[in-house]
Amino acid sequence: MVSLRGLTLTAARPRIIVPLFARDPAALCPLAKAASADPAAELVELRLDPLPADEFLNALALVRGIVDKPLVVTIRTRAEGGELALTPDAYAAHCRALLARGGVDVLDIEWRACGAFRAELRDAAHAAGAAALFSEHHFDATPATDAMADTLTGMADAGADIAKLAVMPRCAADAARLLEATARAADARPDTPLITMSMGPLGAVTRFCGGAFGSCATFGVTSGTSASAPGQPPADVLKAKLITAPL
Ligand SMILES: O=C1C[C@@](O)(C(=O)O)C[C@@H](O)[C@@H]1O
Repeated sequence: MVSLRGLTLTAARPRIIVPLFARDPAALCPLAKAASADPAAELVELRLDPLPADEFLNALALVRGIVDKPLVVTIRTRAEGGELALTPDAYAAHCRALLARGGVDVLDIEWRACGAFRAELRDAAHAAGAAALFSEHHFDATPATDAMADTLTGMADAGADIAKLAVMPRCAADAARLLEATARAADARPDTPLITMSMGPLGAVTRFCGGAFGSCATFGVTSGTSASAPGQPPADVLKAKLITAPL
């Protein structure tokens, strides 16, 4: 079971993660305070890629100084829909430096993009007391259902503590397929917490009902913070309307 500062990840009780997404380091402080103060925000994600790379360590220290909630630290590369183009070497170097700085509860590791560094980064996360979250993003389409289920089980088999998949639907059936792939992977690898979402307006429903299909967390925005991906609802609306299984 994955437990983060005493908070367990289980689909029976999906957790709400609020992302901090700012292009200016000065803007992070009010965002971190807003997420910290919002009772609907159970975990916080620090998205570093919109910031200048030489601010990453300062940003982590600043946010960690404000936020007591479990902190997910993410560098989303441009290849996976983020803001920063990085070689695998540079990506791994930033991740190592952040772990060495301390205060990371969960490190988001782009498991395909970081290629050869995957196992090393997972081990470095563990050595730093952090969970290794493997992630994959498709911002232009929803892969085949089998491929999505295989991605999630593949992450589990590759040693992920948490497996995350975000995809973009082109029709409502694509959102339904993401849920089906999640349910299949959750059945096949019940010991690995999954986090999945279909993005944009068509996928927003999956952010509310993913728990019923095996997703352990969902992303939403706190008043005053901005969305880090299309379709994220307000965290308080998520909290009020989250659907879990059994009903
Ligand atoms: O991977 C994810 C999921 C996400 O893309 C979403 O759609 O909510 C938002 C990102 O900030 C996070 O790193």
